[in-house]
Amino acid sequence: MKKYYDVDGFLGDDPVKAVDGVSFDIRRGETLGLVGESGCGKTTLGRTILGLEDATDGEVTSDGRNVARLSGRELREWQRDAQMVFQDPEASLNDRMTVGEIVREPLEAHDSETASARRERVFELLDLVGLNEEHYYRYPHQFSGGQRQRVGIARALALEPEFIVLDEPVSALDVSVQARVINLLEDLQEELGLTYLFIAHDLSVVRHIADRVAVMYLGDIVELGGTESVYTDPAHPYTLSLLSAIPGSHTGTDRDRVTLRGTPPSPRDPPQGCRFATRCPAKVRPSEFDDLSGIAWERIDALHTVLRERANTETSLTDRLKRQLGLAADANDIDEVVADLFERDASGDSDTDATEGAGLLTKSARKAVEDAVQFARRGEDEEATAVLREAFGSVCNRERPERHAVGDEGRVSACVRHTDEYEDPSDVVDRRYGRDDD
Ligand SMILES: Nc1ncnc2c1ncn2[C@@H]1O[C@H](COP(=O)(O)OP(=O)(O)OP(=O)(O)O)[C@@H](O)[C@H]1O
Repeated sequence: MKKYYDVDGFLGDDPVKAVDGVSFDIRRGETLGLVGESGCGKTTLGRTILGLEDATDGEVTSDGRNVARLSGRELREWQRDAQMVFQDPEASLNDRMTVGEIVREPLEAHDSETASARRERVFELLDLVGLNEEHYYRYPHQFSGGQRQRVGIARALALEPEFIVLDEPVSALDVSVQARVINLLEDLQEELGLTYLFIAHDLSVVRHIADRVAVMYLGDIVELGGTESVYTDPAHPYTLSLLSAIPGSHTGTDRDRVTLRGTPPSPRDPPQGCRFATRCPAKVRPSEFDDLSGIAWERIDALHTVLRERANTETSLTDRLKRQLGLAADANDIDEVVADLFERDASGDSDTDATEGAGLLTKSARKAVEDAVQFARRGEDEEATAVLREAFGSVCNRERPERHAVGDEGRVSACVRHTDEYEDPSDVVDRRYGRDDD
């Protein structure tokens, strides 16, 4: 399934590829966690599943029916069956309505019950989520964040749904309140037989509640599998990086934190090949540069990141004008960067030979770096980036990786390193960041 925004962009820009070709299923009665950095497309995916957005391509099916093609009674049924709970209970509840009216509203839209039966139903729902009858006449602003989220949950439950997209349902709450709302969601799931898609950027919350977890990066699902197996033995380099940032997690304790360089690329212009290639700690290196040391690659990667970030930001009109006038003042510092990376000893360790940097690059690597730097000096960062990609790119920059079966229980991960031809991603990351085996 794909969901692009601004397809017929007013300015002729590329569309925003918020969700770009995902395929997975959600099993009845399970909680599927959906994790990934802000902006990777989680909310869009949730909304498109529910039919709140039209898919650009592909389809969402429920019990074998394409939900985009439903009409009449079947459509109404789907709209009852599938609900959403939003992240920010403050913004998602209408402050001019009483709690009673908020929870009753979906009933009025869908039910032919009498007014008093609806009132009874609202009392039941309030009770179900741990509120009581006297809350019926209050307004959302009179509640705490946790209580407001309970109201949001009661409203979502009003039509007795089977499936609920929970979009960061506890992210806006205090940690102590989070646990109580999570417990409530778990109890409700058991009592009512609900199926959840639980969206979160907080990986620890998901570990607690999800049966399976899908890891999303830039519009794509890169790894999907049973929660415990993904958390204890992540397969995809992006999952490895995300998990290494959780203090106290299994991976966090025996690996140094994997630093992801730079910011995620724009979904308007995602990298070719593997989406994660530009930041991947386990990217395949082209064999013609086998003789380059690990430290040389680190520094080439660092230069690449600097140029890419500059290419993404330095496009303001003033910058473009300056460049046309030959005043690319901002571009001068590239020589500083190159000197730091390749000419001086950038480690800051006074015991190391200060000339070490100069010998880092082989002749052909040096030539590519120099070509790139020439472009960068003129402020042509995109071209400079292209030179580095051309010279040091690999299969990761050319091919979008297929999903490979990893581990057990149907786990999949989309990384070229899961083929026999290459070393496993976690071995590469371990070597690069060091695992403390003692
Ligand atoms: N209506 C829209 N029009 C254009 N672009 C949009 C629209 N909605 C979302 N986007 C873009 O699509 C991409 C994915 O956004 P989305 O909100 O789905 O990500 P997310 O992972 O849920 O992020 P967050 O955790 O911050 O909510 C982002 O680049 C966002 O700017």
